[in-house]
Amino acid sequence: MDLNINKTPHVLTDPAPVNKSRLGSSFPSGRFMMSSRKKIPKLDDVRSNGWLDAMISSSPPRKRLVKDFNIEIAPEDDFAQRAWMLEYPSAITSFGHIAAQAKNKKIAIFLDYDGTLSPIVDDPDRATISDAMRAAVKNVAKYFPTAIISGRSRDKVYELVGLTELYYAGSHGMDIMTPVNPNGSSEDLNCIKSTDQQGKEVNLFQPAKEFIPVIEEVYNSLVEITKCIKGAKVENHKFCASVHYRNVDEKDWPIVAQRVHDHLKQYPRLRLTHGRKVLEVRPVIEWNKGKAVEFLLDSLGLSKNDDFLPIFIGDDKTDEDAFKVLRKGNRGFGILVSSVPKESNAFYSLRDPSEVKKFLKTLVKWGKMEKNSTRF
Ligand SMILES: O=P(O)(O)OC[C@H]1O[C@H](O[C@H]2O[C@H](CO)[C@@H](O)[C@H](O)[C@H]2O)[C@H](O)[C@@H](O)[C@@H]1O
Repeated sequence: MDLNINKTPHVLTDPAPVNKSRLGSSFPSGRFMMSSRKKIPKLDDVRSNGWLDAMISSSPPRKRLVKDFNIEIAPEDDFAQRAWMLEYPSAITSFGHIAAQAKNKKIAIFLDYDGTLSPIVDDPDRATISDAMRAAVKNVAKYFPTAIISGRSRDKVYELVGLTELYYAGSHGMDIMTPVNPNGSSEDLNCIKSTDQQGKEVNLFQPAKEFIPVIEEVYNSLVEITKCIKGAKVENHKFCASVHYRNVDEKDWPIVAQRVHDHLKQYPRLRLTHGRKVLEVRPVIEWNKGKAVEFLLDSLGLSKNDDFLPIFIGDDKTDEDAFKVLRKGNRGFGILVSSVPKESNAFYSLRDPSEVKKFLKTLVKWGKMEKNSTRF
């Protein structure tokens, strides 16, 4: 993690999950008031279906920050941390093992954006990628096919990363741009021809095309129904929408949950998933980051033989779909970015984006060595 004392925005760790008993005493049912002092509907729905619990526990425990210096103090439960690290060893210290698995194979790299390439910050619009991280990703792409698969819209994540040598998938993989003529297949009804930012012909795979108008509609109404909740922010990612509650006072989280939940009842073809202090509104279609990895491997011609070792690096719940796909087929592996113990389908871990950068640099060194050694 980049710990720069004077730098804004501050890099954040997420608040501790709150247990049910605490929730119960802090938020007795039926006593939630808006700042306008209007009574809001009872919160039985979001409680009974576990939404609120999921919101509260959707982020790792808070680590104590030394105020003014933004320095993290390690959690007391060092033992749990060490035990967890045995199960999910560091991808840096285990690099030798990873290299052995990759011997005589070609690696393909899949990267999440927020929390992986860019540290988690308060304002999603200020989640930039550092020049050093951008350079590391650019170098990786010289040796290995590299794709970014983000929950953000494809345009937005391209604008943030700004590297033309990568493949981009936005909206949790519901918007994928691939070259027109790779070795792979792309004959799918959801594929259309388009042009990229450089005017090159490309394929666009958009399995949730028909949802664009409804997402626009629901985005507008979510903005409306959350506008009086201080700190709430809604983003439109074209094929999905995000409702952020990171900057909402914790006592108002149930209001966010209830309003979004009630509103979505009118949209049976939309569903809700949880991310890091964010509720993600998505089409009900069977598509996720795992499917996007499979699609990319296929359309880039990387899935036809066992010669490829796909590696996915991500920090969030939505990245678990990709970890699962790689684990299930025993094809490659996931690396979870987390500084606290979390259950995951990944094989390895990295603590934060600064370790991701270190790992990518190590990968480049190894790639260079491999390339040189195969020359002879
Ligand atoms: O799949 P990702 O690239 O990781 O995108 C997931 C969500 O990331 C962004 O939100 C998260 O990062 C923000 C900036 O650090 C943070 O403020 C927020 O609390 C996090 O949830 C993005 O804004 C969302 O739209 C993405 O869905």
